[in-house]
Amino acid sequence: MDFDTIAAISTPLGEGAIAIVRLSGDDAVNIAAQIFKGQNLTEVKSHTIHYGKIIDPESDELLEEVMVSVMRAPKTFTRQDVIEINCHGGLASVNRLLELVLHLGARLAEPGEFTKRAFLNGRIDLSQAEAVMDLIRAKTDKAMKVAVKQLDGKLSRLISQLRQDLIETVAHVEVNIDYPEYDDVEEMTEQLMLEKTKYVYSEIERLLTMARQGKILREGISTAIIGRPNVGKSSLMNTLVQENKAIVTDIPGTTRDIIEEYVNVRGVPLRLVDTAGIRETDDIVEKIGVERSRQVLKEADLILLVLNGNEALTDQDRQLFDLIKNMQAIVLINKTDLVQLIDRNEVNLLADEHQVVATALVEEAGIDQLEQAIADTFFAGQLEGSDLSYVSNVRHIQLLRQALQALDDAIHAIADGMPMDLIQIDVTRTWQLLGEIVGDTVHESLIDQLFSQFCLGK
Ligand SMILES: Nc1nc2c(c(=O)[nH]1)N(C=O)[C@@H](CNc1ccc(C(=O)N[C@@H](CCC(=O)O)C(=O)O)cc1)CN2
Ligand SMILES: Nc1nc2c(ncn2[C@@H]2O[C@H](COP(=O)(O)OP(=O)(O)OP(=O)(O)O)[C@@H](O)[C@H]2O)c(=O)[nH]1
Ligand SMILES: [Mg+2]
Repeated sequence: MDFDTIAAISTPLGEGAIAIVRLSGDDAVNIAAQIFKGQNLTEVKSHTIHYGKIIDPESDELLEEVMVSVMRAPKTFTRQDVIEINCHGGLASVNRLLELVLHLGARLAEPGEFTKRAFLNGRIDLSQAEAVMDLIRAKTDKAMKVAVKQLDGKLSRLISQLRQDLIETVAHVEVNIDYPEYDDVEEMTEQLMLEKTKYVYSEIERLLTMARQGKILREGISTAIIGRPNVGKSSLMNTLVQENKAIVTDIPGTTRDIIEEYVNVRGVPLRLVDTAGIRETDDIVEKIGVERSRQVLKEADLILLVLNGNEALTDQDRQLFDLIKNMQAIVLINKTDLVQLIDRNEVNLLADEHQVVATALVEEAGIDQLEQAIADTFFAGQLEGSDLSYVSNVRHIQLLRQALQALDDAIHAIADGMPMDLIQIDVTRTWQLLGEIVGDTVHESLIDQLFSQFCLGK
């Protein structure tokens, strides 16, 4: 494959004390050498870093004081020659430096292009490249761990093994078809086919079961805070997040838009969503907010239903209990610092199997119990010790589902006594679908699309 030399700023723009301009390609070292005053970079040992100055070769102007890393192919991030210029972080000087290397023949890298080269040059497969992106975006500890394992190739190895199993079976069948004169050959091949397809089927099923947990690790447990206006939903959000992210006032209907925050409650990653108080309303803006709240409610993994202990239960409250009937939910009786007018017995009755926790959010009272309830409600600790080779990527999950379907077709076809070459088609299709996960049998446009979602400089 032919590659030009690409360059990009690989650190956040205008922040931080040091910024890195990264180059990759055959010309990387040459370009750097032309602007670097210090050792001759074309002659230094690979994987060394050098102190020096950056000089504009046309004007001889001194631009920067830098450290330059020289990494020669193939043992680099992209498997090509890589240069990293570490300079003082200022936006103006980093931009000037980038302009300079572009002027000398480098091309501005597209988003994700460094990682794409690592993929195209075979250093990592597609699922590992996607893990790089997951790692950049990881918002929770556990999400990070999943990504690191995937980057390390755990999923890749598993998928490769399954594909190997399938292809060997197909090869075996082909040999047998070529030598049909042996006795019992047909029956034996069928038997083998059935065993192998069933085995791969169960492995894929296992991966998919773990995928749900993977999604939770990656995105946090989607947790919706719901309740009538003014009961303290935004106060709850702020208390759990420990920051004043949501606006809290004594005016009912304050929250009109959805506010999202990530928190970690006793090891359980939550994606908290504060919603507009649910009530019948004529205010248009509020109406939109209420509609969205209902939507959030539908998609949530966990509901925190907030009630106001200072008021008697209303029909609205009772309707909300209806909404959460078949969901994971915790009921909060808030404002316990005030006179209690709520009928606790009725709450307990309505709550049914859901836990009920009393809080006074203004005093941060009851938070411990709430956190405990969250930990109890959800597999607290369950995720901790479990295997982290999860599939958490939507694209992978879709492919695994399709693979499962193709295998299901194969298994049925065998049971129906269909001819082997027909069954092979399903098995080969499964092999292909699994190949798309690691990027072996994947269309170029998909590769482009995946990498374009990366950030610049990665
Ligand atoms: N300065 C800097 N820091 C960085 C990166 C980078 O590109 N530059 N990375 C970029 O994302 C990450 C590190 N990832 C990397 C992955 C592989 C190789 C690499 O050179 N692999 C070679 C050689 C391995 C070896 O020496 O054993 C290889 O796999 O062949 C480098 C960085 C995070 N930190
Ligand atoms: N006394 C008392 N007041 C509270 C408590 N929790 C919240 N409040 C007050 O109740 C009012 C409403 O709180 P919010 O958190 O804005 O309520 P909300 O449910 O988000 O309201 P909307 O966004 O309007 O639906 C504010 O004045 C809070 O300070 C509590 O435990 N005790
Ligand atoms: Mg609010």
